[in-house]
Amino acid sequence: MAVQQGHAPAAGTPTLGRTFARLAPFVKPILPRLFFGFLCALAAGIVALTIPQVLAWLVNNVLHPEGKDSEVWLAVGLVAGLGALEALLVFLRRQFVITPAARLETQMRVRFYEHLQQLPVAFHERWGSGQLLSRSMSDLSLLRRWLAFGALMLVVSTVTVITGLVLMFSSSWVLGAIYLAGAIPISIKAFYFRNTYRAASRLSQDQAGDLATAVEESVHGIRVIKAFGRGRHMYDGFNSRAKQLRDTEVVKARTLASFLLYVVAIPETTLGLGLVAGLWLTAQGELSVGALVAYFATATVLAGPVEGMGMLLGMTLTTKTALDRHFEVMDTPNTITSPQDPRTPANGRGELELRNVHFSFPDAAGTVVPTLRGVDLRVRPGETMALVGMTGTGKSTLLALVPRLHEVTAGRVLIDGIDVRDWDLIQLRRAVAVAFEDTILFSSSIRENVLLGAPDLPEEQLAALLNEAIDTAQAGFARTLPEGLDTVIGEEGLSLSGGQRQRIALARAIAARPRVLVLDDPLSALDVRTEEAVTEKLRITLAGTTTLIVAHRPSTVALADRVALLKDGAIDDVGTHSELLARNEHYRFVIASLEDEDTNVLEGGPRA
Ligand SMILES: Nc1ncnc2c1ncn2[C@@H]1O[C@H](COP(=O)(O)OP(=O)(O)OP(=O)(O)O)[C@@H](O)[C@H]1O
Repeated sequence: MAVQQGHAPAAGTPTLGRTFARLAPFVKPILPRLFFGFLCALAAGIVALTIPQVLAWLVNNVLHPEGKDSEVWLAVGLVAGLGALEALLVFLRRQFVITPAARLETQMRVRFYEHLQQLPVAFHERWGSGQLLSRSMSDLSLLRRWLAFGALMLVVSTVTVITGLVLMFSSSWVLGAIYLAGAIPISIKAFYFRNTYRAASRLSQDQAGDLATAVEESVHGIRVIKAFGRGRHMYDGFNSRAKQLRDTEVVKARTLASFLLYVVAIPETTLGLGLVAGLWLTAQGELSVGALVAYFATATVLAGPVEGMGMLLGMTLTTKTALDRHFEVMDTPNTITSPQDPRTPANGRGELELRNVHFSFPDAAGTVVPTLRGVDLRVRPGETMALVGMTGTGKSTLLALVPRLHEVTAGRVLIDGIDVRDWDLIQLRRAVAVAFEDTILFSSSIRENVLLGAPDLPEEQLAALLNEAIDTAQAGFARTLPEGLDTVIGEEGLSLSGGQRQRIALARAIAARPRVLVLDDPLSALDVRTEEAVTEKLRITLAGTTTLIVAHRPSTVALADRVALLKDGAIDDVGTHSELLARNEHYRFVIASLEDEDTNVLEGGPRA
């Protein structure tokens, strides 16, 4: 199965404008504050540009023999006052933009998380977790920083440079033209820079995502890595990926540095040319000394915004890439949704029926034989049916179709006579509880884990439900933990043994009080005696609950009311364990292989 590594699609990358236009609905509510922030930033830029004009006035009118002392102090006071005003405006700019930008980031992050929750299992099987992690965290942080600073300063810097040029032209068109001429090579360089930097930026963000996936996988699989002594191998793999990211970052930094070289060197060169021309013009009497001073002071003020524009362009391109990555996930349609007019039977008894069900995994569609090819099965209300078949025949896949974790390719799955696609999705998943073989628990208390899917009930009833579920699943060990059922279990429950985790997960499925219970070999890590105790208790507690259980042990199979045999993507036979033993050769073969497996486990041998 190919896991999405998240690299840029070769074609169809949206333009800069189109990408940022998609921010409009999010930016709209905070537009007034952004606008005031922009005004403050602009005013700060203009105030900075006013200081050279005060200097020009000082040189032309005050610094000569008839100049008055009071006017010198006035000029000094003006420069100091303008400096203080600029600082105040910069402070106000930050106040206006920081909070709304952080709010926008949170809003987009929460929507992203909500969308991830809704996307089907098939999507999550394709995408690396690190890619999703980096898209929800670092990409959106980039956006906040750009919005609070980059976007504003890019506009302000542009306006400041244009205003500075107008001031230069107004004192001398020759000097203005010399300074402006520097913009031509910078623009040409910027054109090439944009393409190179955008590609490098996309690559580095995708590689960072892949690296996050590698960290996540290594942490998740640390026991396997240690047990197989593969630490060095994993380290080497990680090291080489980290180096790839480093190389991309170096390319990115070099590209930006070479662009900045132009952005810094060209205005400095034009300033040198301006000096020669300005001195000549002053000597000719065509330019006042004050105007010349003002020209150089303006050029000095402009040096910051001009250089800043290079950096800000880089920041804008990185943010564009981050947004593209964000919207790639947000644009992935959720293919498993509630219907417009859902139908939910009020008091169904939990009858489960599969009619001519076909299923292919989306990745494998059209290339390999469909996993399920015409499954017909009816599980009576309150019945416990075991699903048996050779490994890889599609038992887990069949189970996943009941709560619509996957969608049938053809055919129908019905609960109480209604197609699961016609159920309200939330109602359906309340009606069907699931426990898997590889248990997923959350890093919260045992109580919260068990009551995850429980119905809304008063506190005392919830407590009773919790105790009943714990007892049925033979998970009483949880009460002996340091803080009993309030003990917080480590990340993914890794502080518990495999069997303990399975029993907590089973208790969770029981506490959901479902109509249909779907169990994917949830007792595989238990010893046969505990498994028997669990199954016996389950029969009593869930007497009226329809149960479909994938069984890998003859003991589980024997406890079921009936058994369905899955073979070649379809149900080969249904009957009691003894009926099938008597009449179905393939069933005898499957049971014999399960017995072999069990013996191997009991004798400490390998388990397939
Ligand atoms: N996400 C996926 N994408 C493509 N193929 C898949 C995916 N998941 C499972 N398969 C394939 O579908 C087939 C059925 O898998 P499934 O897990 O349902 O079998 P199973 O009968 O439950 O096996 P086991 O008894 O070993 O648990 C297998 O051939 C498997 O390789």
